This record gives sequence, structure tokens and C-alpha cells, in this order.
Amino acid sequence: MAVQINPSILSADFARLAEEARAVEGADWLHVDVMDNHFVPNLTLGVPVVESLARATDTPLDCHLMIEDVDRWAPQYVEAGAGSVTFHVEAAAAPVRLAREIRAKGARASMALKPATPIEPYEDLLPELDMLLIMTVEPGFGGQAFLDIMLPKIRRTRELISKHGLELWLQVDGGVSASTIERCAEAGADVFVAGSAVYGASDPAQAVRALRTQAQEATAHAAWACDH
Ligand SMILES: O=C(CO)[C@@H](O)[C@H](O)COP(=O)(O)O
Ligand SMILES: [Fe+2]
Repeated sequence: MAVQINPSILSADFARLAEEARAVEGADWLHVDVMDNHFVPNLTLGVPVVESLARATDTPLDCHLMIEDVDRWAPQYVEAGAGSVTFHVEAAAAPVRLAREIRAKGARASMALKPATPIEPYEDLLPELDMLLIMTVEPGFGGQAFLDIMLPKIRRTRELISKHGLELWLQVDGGVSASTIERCAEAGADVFVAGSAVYGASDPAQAVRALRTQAQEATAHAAWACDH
């Protein structure tokens, strides 16, 4: 099973975004947190910055939209150059229609769940998605402590993916670091967002490589991956 490491530029220096994007060459995707100060109590960046970032790096952009009115805005992030667009189910009026629109415009469609949002009501919706994001902190800020109580939700989601024979990627985001990534991989995650663990390191590219090795080794020993 291939694992993917997606550094989050939320923890980078916003005055040097292009340089910071290039500092993690070798990463699978660059994770871009879009916050509107309504869905979450923080404000980051929007469509024009994503357009510029897409031109500044060869690493594809994984846009995590923590915004209200997401049915209206998400397609514009595909047009801005994102290769993957994640909307929060708590903010979407019509998640199936939105996932189909993102895919039709040529990006991977992904849906995120806040910590208190269960996966079970969305089981039938999984075939409409390319990735599911399980938040392992309350969305809004980098540098928060990993919520261990999300591990059973990761396990249950991996079981649903296997049950339906889907190619869905399972992403975790929040507090992912050298001390938590193995637990996430063992539980069933295969795409790992890491902000402070990458950009807080003296060598971000080396931090990506180290996280990848840890995740690969944990996955190799994980029961869910052995079934494949
Ligand atoms: O979406 C978010 C926060 O809402 C994340 O993508 C953070 O940027 C992750 O940062 P760390 O917890 O890894 O420092
Ligand atoms: Fe994120």
C-alpha cells in the first residue's frame, strides 16, 4: 500500500509561500488550508493565492476548504489549479452534487468530517468520493494535539472502504507527527497531512521522508493492509 505525505502550508511562512512550497519537494501533495473566519475561527487565504501557488510549484495542491457556502466556492478552487478539493460535509448543502461537480471539473473530490461528525450516515456516499478526510483536531489551527479518540473512527472508515471495495484514499489531518503517524497508519489512514511536524523541522524535506518511512513501516504491519 502506498502512503502519501501532504505538508500543510498553514505552518509555513506566508511571506515566502513559493519558497516554502518548494522546500518540501518529494511530498505527494501540498495541503492548502482555506479558512473563512465563519466555518472556523481563523482566516487564511483564498482563490488568488491558490492560483499563484499552483504556478509556483510542481507539487499538486490538496485544498482543504474550511468555509461556509462551500457548494458555491469549491468549483472555483478546481479552476484555480487544485488537483484535489476537500469540502466539509457540515458546510455542504448538497454533498453528492458538489462531489460530482468537482470531479466533472477535473479534480479529485474529497469530503471532510469534523471530530464530532460520525462516518456512518455517509456510508452510501463514499463511492462519490476520491478521498475522505477525518479531522484529528478541531479544524481552525495548526499545532494542536492529536485526538486519540478519532482512531476508532479511522478504523471503522477503513472497514467501510474495504466492505465496498472502494479505491478511496483515507486522509488524517491534525496533530500528525513522528509520535502519532504510526497509530494513524495502523488504524487505516493512507494520506497524512502534517503542518508543524514538517515546517517546524530544521529540514522540512527530510521530515517528509522520515514521516513516510514511519507510515510505510506501520502500514506494512497493519492488519487492514495485509488483506489487500
Ligand atoms: O486543517 C488543519 C487545521 O484546521 C490542518 O491542515 C493543520 O494545518 C495541521 O497542522 P498540524 O496539526 O499538523 O500542525
Ligand atoms: Fe487541513
